Amino acid sequence: MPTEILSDRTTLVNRAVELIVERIERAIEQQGKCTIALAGGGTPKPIYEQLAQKNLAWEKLHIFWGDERYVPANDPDSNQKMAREAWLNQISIPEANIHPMPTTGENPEADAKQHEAAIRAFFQCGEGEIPSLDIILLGMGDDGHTASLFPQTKALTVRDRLITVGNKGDSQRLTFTVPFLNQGKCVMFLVTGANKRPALAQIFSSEADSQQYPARMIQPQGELWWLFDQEAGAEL
Ligand SMILES: O=C(O)[C@H](O)[C@@H](O)[C@H](O)[C@H](O)COP(=O)(O)O
Repeated sequence: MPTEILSDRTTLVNRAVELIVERIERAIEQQGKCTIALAGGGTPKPIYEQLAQKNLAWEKLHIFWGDERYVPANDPDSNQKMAREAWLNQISIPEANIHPMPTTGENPEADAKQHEAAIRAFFQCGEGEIPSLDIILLGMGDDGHTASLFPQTKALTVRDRLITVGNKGDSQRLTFTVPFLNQGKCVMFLVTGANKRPALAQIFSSEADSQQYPARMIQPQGELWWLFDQEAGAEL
């Protein structure tokens, strides 16, 4: 499990961009396309801004989101809005390559099922199979959550779906499930800030309750990267 503590956020951003570009180019070379799931929150935004400066075969890249707040796409809280403004609006990527989570209905459960069906159709993957994205970017909250898999929530127990409803208090979200995340070929955590240290200590301890620290549940078959800045990773 490659783990790197980078001196500061800028160095982390540059390292993350280097690793992501490498894997996008490799996937396109080997399979003619690359599939990536984006994280929300604040940490990835400068990474997306840097990716927008790269000159890659964007028409061969397919964009998904590992989670999404259940708000309209033009809402300030929308992960889709953040990624479009920081990256996707700046590059020539076909709209058909962008696969946002549906959040415009009144029924998150129904939208979760609809998005799962769309993902299964994209990957030509039947019920009972779990598709593998090439790259999955994840953040981690100071409570140890990742994507929208929050501590002690029902979403952590969902094993027979790709997409489920996550709850942060009374705000609803859509999220990849643990089994779907763990099918990723390259899962990359991007964690910055001293406020993440207590949760990281639990996540990297030999024993802690994964229900309380959901990021512990992410143990993919493929690559698992943890990139920290010095503030977050100092005590690891
Ligand atoms: O929708 C979201 O908010 C994210 O998917 C969430 O899981 C995020 O990655 C963590 O909360 C870390 O957020 P920061 O990067 O802002 O610390």
